[in-house]
Amino acid sequence: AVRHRIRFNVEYMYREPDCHEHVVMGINGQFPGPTITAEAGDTLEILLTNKLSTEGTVIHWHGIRQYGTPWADGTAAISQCAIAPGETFNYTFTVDRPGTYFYHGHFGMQRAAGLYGSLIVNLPKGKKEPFHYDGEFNLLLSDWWHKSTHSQEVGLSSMPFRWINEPQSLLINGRGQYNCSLAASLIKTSLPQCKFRGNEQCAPQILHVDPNKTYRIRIASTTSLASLNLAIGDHKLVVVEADGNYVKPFIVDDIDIYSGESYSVLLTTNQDPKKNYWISVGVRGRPPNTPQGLTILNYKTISASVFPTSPPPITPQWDDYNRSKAFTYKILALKGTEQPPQHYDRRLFLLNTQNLVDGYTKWAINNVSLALPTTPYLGSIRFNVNGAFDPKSPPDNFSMDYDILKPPLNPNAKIGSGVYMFQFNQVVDVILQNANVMKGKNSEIHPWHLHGHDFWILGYGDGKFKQGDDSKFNLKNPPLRNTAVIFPHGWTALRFKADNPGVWAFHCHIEPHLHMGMGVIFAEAVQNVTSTIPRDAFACGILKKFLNKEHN
Ligand SMILES: O=C1O[C@H]([C@@H](O)CO)C(O)=C1O
Repeated sequence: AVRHRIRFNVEYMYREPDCHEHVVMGINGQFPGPTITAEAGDTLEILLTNKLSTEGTVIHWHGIRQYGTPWADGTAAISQCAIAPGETFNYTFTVDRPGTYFYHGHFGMQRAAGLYGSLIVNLPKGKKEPFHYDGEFNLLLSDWWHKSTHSQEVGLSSMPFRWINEPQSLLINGRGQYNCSLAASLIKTSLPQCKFRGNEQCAPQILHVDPNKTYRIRIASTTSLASLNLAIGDHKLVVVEADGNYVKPFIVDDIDIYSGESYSVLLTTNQDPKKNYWISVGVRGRPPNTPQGLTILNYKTISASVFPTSPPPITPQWDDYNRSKAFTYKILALKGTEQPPQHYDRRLFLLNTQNLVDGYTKWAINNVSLALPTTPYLGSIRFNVNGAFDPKSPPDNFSMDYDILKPPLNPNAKIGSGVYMFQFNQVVDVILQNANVMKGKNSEIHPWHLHGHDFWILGYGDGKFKQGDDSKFNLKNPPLRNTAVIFPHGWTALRFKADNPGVWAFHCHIEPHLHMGMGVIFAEAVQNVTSTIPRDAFACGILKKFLNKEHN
């Protein structure tokens, strides 16, 4: 095992991610941030310096469970204080499991501003994956707005509410095209044909392949809003990994990927080697108003500048949810994956609703919209100081006569900062229940992400979860993941073991939704957090005085 010492300078910089100049958040002059590559068992020591002049920052290592290092999870007001301008924070943690991961900002809307990058954990040398491949590529997907995230954030917090609307572009490894299309001559568009020399910041990153080989393509989505579908023209994909866990391989024409998810797919280059092929990314789950993100799969037998002769794959209809479900339900654990406990100790029913709080538009869970406190939970719970957050636990369930198919009869919710507390090794079930939004007959997709854990996805269903639905749970080969989607007007059932002392966020990975309160806080056996907590992580809010006093 190796210790990697990495310096990260977080800064704003001018870039043209989609050929249109904008301020983006980058790291060490790069956007997306540098790709971190390590081997399972390695330790990462990331010295993060905040080079922003007027904002705090933190970075979350998405999919890394942080066993024994809950203060390194990188969630502002939860696992640490935001790092002040000019200051440096040391994130030290081990990457214990191979897989496709990423990192991103977790303060305000900094992820949507471009603060993200890839984190690839390989198997230790000498160990073999349960599938074969000759080479690999990495695609980090995101969505991009021309309105600044500050402006977006103020709109979301204003009365009247201003929604962020759909993104201007989709980015593949931080590159998209807003003013032109790579496929202009092949599709219905008013955009001109893109003409690149190749060194432009918005020129697509082309995947160069040899014929008759198998490639592993790692795909992760750090979108702020968009649910995506990715396809590679004329090629099949074999799904083998999801969120750092092996899955039972299955063949598809395209994959759906929600914000917070990652996959590995195998691609065999068995098509005509005298052609190049489109790699396309499109929006699903919301009425799309964003052109497809595109790049090219280049067979090295011909020039990379030869465009494919047929149009890019058509993204499946945005509201064909049966198709989305069919894909999602195919994801099952590979044999040998740890199986879930057969029984649970505590079961939470979490109703997801769009709400009003004093006239402001919010999202609430069991009628509580999450507002983060000024003192990070991990610090206030570990050091036992009162008054940092609502001492009352939020509700474990919701009224069973709530009609999830209709807009709420009373849309008013409360703001809250309460915590669900779990004992060490308790088996926790969460039934996420989706519901209708405030206006019209509609319900939206929400990808829920859990920090500090993977969970087993035991089942999905349409409508309201009923007693007896748990008799159909898959306890044999449910997929282990860190992100699970709830479909419109449906439910999703998860199980995890509270075996990781710390405080963990569990939230909708859609950035504006989290900002509007769509999350809950889980605290697990925090008294068992024994090893030395870096004090500088908690010197804010009411702990500032407390930690100083103890020091003197
Ligand atoms: O949170 C949201 O608000 C808008 C809409 O419901 C109100 O403008 C939308 O599409 C969301 O996802």
